[in-house]
Amino acid sequence: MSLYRTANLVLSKTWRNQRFTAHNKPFLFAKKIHTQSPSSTIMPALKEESSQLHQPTKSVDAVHSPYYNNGTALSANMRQKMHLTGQMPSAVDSIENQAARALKLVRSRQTQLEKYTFMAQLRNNNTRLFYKLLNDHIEEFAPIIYTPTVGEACQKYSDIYPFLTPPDEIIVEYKQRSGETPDITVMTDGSRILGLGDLGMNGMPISMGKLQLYVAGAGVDPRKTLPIVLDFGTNNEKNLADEHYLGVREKRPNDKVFYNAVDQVLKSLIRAFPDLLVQFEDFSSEHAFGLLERYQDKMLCFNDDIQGTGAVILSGLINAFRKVETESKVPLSDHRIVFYGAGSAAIGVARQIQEYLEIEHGLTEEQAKKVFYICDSKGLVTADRGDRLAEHKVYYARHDNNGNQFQSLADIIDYVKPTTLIGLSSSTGAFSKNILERMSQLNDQPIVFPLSNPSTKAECTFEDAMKATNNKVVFASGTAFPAYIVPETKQVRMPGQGNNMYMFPGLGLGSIVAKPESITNRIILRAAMALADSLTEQERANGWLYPELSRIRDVSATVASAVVDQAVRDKIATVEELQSISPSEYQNYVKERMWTPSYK
Ligand SMILES: O=C([O-])CC(=O)C(=O)O
Ligand SMILES: [Mg+2]
Repeated sequence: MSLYRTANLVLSKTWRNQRFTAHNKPFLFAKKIHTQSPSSTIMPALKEESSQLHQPTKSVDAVHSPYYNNGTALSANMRQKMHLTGQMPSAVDSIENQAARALKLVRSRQTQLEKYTFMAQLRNNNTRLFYKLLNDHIEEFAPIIYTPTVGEACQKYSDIYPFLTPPDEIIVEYKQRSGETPDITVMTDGSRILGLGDLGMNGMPISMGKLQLYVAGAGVDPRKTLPIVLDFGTNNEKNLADEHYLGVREKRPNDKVFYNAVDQVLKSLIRAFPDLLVQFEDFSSEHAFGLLERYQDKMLCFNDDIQGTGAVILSGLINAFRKVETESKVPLSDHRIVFYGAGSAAIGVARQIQEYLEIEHGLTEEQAKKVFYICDSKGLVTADRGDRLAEHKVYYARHDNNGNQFQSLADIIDYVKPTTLIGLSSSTGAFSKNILERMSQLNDQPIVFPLSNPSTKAECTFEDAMKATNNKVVFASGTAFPAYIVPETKQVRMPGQGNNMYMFPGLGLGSIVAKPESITNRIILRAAMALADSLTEQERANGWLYPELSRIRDVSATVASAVVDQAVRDKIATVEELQSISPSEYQNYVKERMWTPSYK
């Protein structure tokens, strides 16, 4: 048994008798919520319980804790003290050597999912080595631990779970015993994982993958990250019927029960960890907006799918707009943007662009709002379409369609004549050759962002877009596509990757460092603009919209210091020390707080 295993928290609820239940060891935290009377705090019970447990000795830590375990790098002296001499190979290794060996091994795995499980086992075995590998080869491993492979891992989670080594002990005990309190949690209920729909408890790899990017991309200490899945059941019939499915086998509850349960979990968490940053992830659209509205001003939180996607896409679009203004003389005021898809991400992106146009370019609300044309599965969202619109779509419903309704994307494009087409529909291939050619006829440099994740859900590939637009497309996708070699010139063109991973690590790190009273829209806008401005001259000259992924830590430091700066300016930063630091020092201040993987 190890108390230091990386733990994931699954909070589940049995709705029939309206109480939290413990399913097995990892669910114990949920049981504790239940055993407390509503007014009592969760902490005393946890303290009592954890004080009865043995404190592991240092030498036991070094072998059994994945964080402290350094395997063959254990010094001769320590081996002797721990009576391990003769039980290990004689060489005393370095982390570099171990990483090189692990790299060879992981590369020998045939499929992406095999690589994913290798990395998961490595992380459960030797945390620092895992992050060394991830940090040094972020471009190679981000697509493994995160989109697109994480999507496949979620879909098959119940099958591969035994290989992921589930936690031996619950997270709160783990944190208490190690003296750590988490800085951040990524919390999902698995109800809309990427573009894959409701996966129930199998959404766990999303929370884990995002937190791993916090560590690799922004230097958050891995011991201070806490992945949480709220297992409220699932409406996914396939999971419900799957004998290997590990989650609660019930349909999801109604809104009232849902919000009450989330309220209760958040209350307990914040009571235990008052400074905790909560990232809401992959909740179904209605709940995503509902939770954000409920908590945005009350605690340190943000929704990655609404605000993280909003900020990262705004940032790419700022660079796209600059590019077409310089190269094709299209002024900012000429842009018309069609969103294909009307979920949390689409509305989040529209809101973020609108805020930018109003605050940075002085457009009125009415002028800015008119830039957007939202399409859902029934066609262009208009106020007089005759159906009842979901609440989050109402604001952007068009009133200027003179009673005309447009259903197909081709008709909508003919009507709107957009400069920019953004896909957030999870509808594979929706940007057909015809659609892309039409965009190309309408624009010298059409801006096309097929953003649905993972790549199997993307509205088009980079190759499709290049071919249909005579290589003129200004492009970003949600999951990276391979480079395209222009057949005639052999020029290698790189697609942009407009993925949240450029945004949430820096936004989260800045929020952890400054601890603002809340993460305001203003802070998020600042973060988006900082990301847009973070490109080097070379990256701009390459025509890129986003910086090179291998610079992610630098980029995150830039984003984080913009967050700190905005929080201090707006007088909502609660970390006193920041008052005595000059803004020009924020970047260093943030960098000094980044964790790096080493055995020192
Ligand atoms: O995880 C990603 O790649 C982006 C994201 O948040 C989503 O698609 O829900
Ligand atoms: Mg997401």
